Amino acid sequence: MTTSLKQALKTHFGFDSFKSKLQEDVVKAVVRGDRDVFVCMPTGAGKSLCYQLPAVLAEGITLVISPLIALIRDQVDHLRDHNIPACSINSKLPAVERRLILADLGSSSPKLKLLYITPEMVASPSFQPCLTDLCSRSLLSHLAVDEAHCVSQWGHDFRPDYLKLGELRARLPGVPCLALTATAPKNVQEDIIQSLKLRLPLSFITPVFRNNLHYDVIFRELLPNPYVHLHAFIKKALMLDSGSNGQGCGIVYCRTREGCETVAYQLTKLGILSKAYHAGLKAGDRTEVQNEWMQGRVLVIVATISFGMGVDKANVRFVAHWNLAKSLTSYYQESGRAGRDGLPSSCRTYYSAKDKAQINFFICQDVNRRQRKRGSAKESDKAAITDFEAMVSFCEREGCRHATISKFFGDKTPNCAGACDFCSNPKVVQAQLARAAALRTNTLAAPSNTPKGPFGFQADLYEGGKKGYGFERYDEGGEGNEDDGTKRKKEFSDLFKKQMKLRKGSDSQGEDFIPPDADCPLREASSQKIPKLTVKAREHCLQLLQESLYGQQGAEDAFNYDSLSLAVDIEHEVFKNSKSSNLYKAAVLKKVTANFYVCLQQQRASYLKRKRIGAGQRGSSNPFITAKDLLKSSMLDTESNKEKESGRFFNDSSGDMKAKRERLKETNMDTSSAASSSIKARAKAVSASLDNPTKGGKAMSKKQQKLAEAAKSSRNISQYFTKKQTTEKIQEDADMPEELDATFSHTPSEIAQENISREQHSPASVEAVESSQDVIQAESKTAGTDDIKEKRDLSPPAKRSRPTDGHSRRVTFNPSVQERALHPVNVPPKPVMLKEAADIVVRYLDPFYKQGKFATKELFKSFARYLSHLLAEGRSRGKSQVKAEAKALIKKFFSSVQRCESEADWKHLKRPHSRKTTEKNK
Ligand SMILES: Nc1ncnc2c1ncn2[C@@H]1O[C@H](COP(=O)(O)OP(=O)(O)OP(=O)(O)O)[C@@H](O)[C@H]1O
Ligand SMILES: [Zn+2]
Repeated sequence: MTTSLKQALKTHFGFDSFKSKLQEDVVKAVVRGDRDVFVCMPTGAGKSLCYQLPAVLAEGITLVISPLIALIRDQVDHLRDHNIPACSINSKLPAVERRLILADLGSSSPKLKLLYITPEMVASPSFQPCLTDLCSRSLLSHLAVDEAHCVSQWGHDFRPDYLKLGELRARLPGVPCLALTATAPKNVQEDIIQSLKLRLPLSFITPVFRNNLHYDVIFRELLPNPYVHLHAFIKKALMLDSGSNGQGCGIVYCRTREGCETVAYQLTKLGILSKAYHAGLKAGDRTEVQNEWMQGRVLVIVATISFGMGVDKANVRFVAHWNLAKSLTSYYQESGRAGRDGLPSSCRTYYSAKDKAQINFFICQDVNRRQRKRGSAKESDKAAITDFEAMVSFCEREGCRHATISKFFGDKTPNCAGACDFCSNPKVVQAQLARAAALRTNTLAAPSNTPKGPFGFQADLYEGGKKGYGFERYDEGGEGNEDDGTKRKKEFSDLFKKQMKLRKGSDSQGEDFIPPDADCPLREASSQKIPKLTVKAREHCLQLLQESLYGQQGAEDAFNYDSLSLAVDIEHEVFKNSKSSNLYKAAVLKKVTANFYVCLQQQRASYLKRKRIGAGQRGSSNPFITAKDLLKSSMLDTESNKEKESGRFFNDSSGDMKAKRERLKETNMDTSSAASSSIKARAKAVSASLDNPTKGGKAMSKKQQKLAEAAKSSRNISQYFTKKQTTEKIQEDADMPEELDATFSHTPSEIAQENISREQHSPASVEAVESSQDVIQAESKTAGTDDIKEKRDLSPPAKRSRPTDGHSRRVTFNPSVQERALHPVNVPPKPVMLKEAADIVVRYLDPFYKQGKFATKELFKSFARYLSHLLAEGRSRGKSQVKAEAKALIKKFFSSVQRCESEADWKHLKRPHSRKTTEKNK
């Protein structure tokens, strides 16, 4: 049998041998066909072949149930490539094809070998006659259920239609059934066997323990420089110091796109060529990055979990998780991509308590949302939480990491023999835990309120209880009809009443502090450092902060992990530095206002950019109306007006530059006051909501109205900025160094003209702007935490005194006032952000690209991205300094490199000392 199977394997699939002994054993069992079979093997182990080869060899048809049409399509294509007759009946199938398939199935000897079908289709009435007919003629050779964990409510991908497969299986008593799943916890395995009604199945389960994988956990918050730590780990894992070739490659998993970009950048800066991979990249770029990694041209891929499905690379020497995985199941699968060749490999998690709080918060939120949608709680809701708890436990508990994993998956305790940090040196692990505990104690003022469970989880956390911190809470008071807003309003109504009582002094001082919920994302949430400041009030402030940050981050990233984590940081900083509840609220208000100011600025800038490249407006799914949205709609309203205005301005051939500048400044007065009134309106609204949270809903709509008004009065904002940019451009070009002047030798009026029409008239420039957009697209979505931190430190413009005389509101130009409005006195130069840096870099680099100094456009973009990061890194440098540095860096680069051929060319390029650079370029 073995020889004929191997021959068939070679003939039909082109493989010389089975992928593993287990694969071979499964195939043999399925071919025998006397028992049901249960297969639990890791992703990429070659499960599909376990039913595909027997299907080819059997008489009749193998019915394969698969959950997704996309997966089915891949499988069918793959089989057809090997000339194996396979097809699928699904809702998307054209009627003609469907008829052809049904005709073949109805014939006396169908040609088809594998029929793929979704669980929904197999249960549909239209398919029943066909199924009955095949059964009655004994034409079904096997029933294969792929991704069988979808049948289990404990699995994350639970699909109710999978439950119906049990009935199907019962209807086909003589047909052997095969259920396949990737590594699944014990309870999921049991669920599968039971729900699919498998009869005394032969189980083929890959042992969970893999002795070539070394697991360890590092507490990121204890590290002085986590990137340097990661870098050292990678160097060791890839044996980069030993100079050996063919050292393999690695994966760093990050939770967010921003994280990927930042880590990839930091690693590259430290000397290890790394590239980011995430859904924010264009499909082509993603494929390119994946190919480069597969071919070993890029050693490290820094990816979100979207990377790895179907990636089968043997020599992955390490998998590092920069953020905590969302479950132990996922972690096992993701880390399991290391060492497929059986050689020693490392799996490391960089654990952080902040990650834990955030993921926990989001999982609970998600569960909450699902329950509210469906109106009831389900066992399956707990799966995500318990699986995440297991992940946390893996990191926080003393003990063998391999044993923790094996136990979770229901395997026996393995003989680790030093293949994890605990088994190789328990003292180090214990010391780390002790340091982490000490850090926590230092930050928690009230130890009595800290979670009491062994891993920071309280045992009854998800069980409900009097305070309803668990599942019951989500079902409280028929919340099926109550939306988040209503609930929040109710909470704040209670809070408001309590605050009023406190103010009147009617509330006793000794009132119990209400501890934070389990999913409370606040830092030092249990601290009662500020008298009378409640957790709920802090949460409300946190939400306002997040909302204000949202405006800066763009719709796609709305309320993502990073905006929350930033908001948490800001809130905590304010909390730490405030002495009273009122001071705390005032400080939050200030930050919120500052954020909205930045948001307005960004909006103006990005509006101009979109306008320049002629891109359309992007829709926003934000449920809150922010200054951004209002500004956007206001801009749309006034677009034609503005165009007319700007057209008049730039086409005014009779006007000289001086007159233009004066008009520009005049406009600036209008717009800057409009901007500040918009900010004030927002601030007022926020203030109202802080003082009177009960009226959250009303306050919000008033807030919106006010913002709308403010935004309407800022009609000229974009105009002002268009014009301002023109003068900036003139100045920029005036101080261009000689070597770059040649490529930017335009007269000021040409530049002014070019500024509005360059894209329409100059394809080369379009490319430059597009490239800048690309750099920004990759960066802005991903604009790292640092970037946003810089933004949030910006203060709103100083209040300007207004003339009391209402008639003189339209101020005639006064140079000194104007100067102040543009550059507030005593304010250091505005730090340059990533987007601005990218603009500068692309602009200066574009001429070199056009001169063919880059082998590919990708290299040009990649270099621009690298430089932008490098330049945006510093905190205190202004735009002109960054420009000077950009020029110096580009000059330095091309002084040693004739033509950029590879990314290694700029590996050693570092930012020159800032002062030196400025002096050199003077
Ligand atoms: N005997 C074999 N020899 C070499 N390659 C094989 C063999 N069997 C399967 N493969 C290849 O291994 C890869 C993974 O196979 P497959 O997609 O079936 O894995 P899987 O276990 O089903 O993974 P998943 O859990 O993602 O569905 C495929 O590229 C497949 O062609
Ligand atoms: Zn161990």
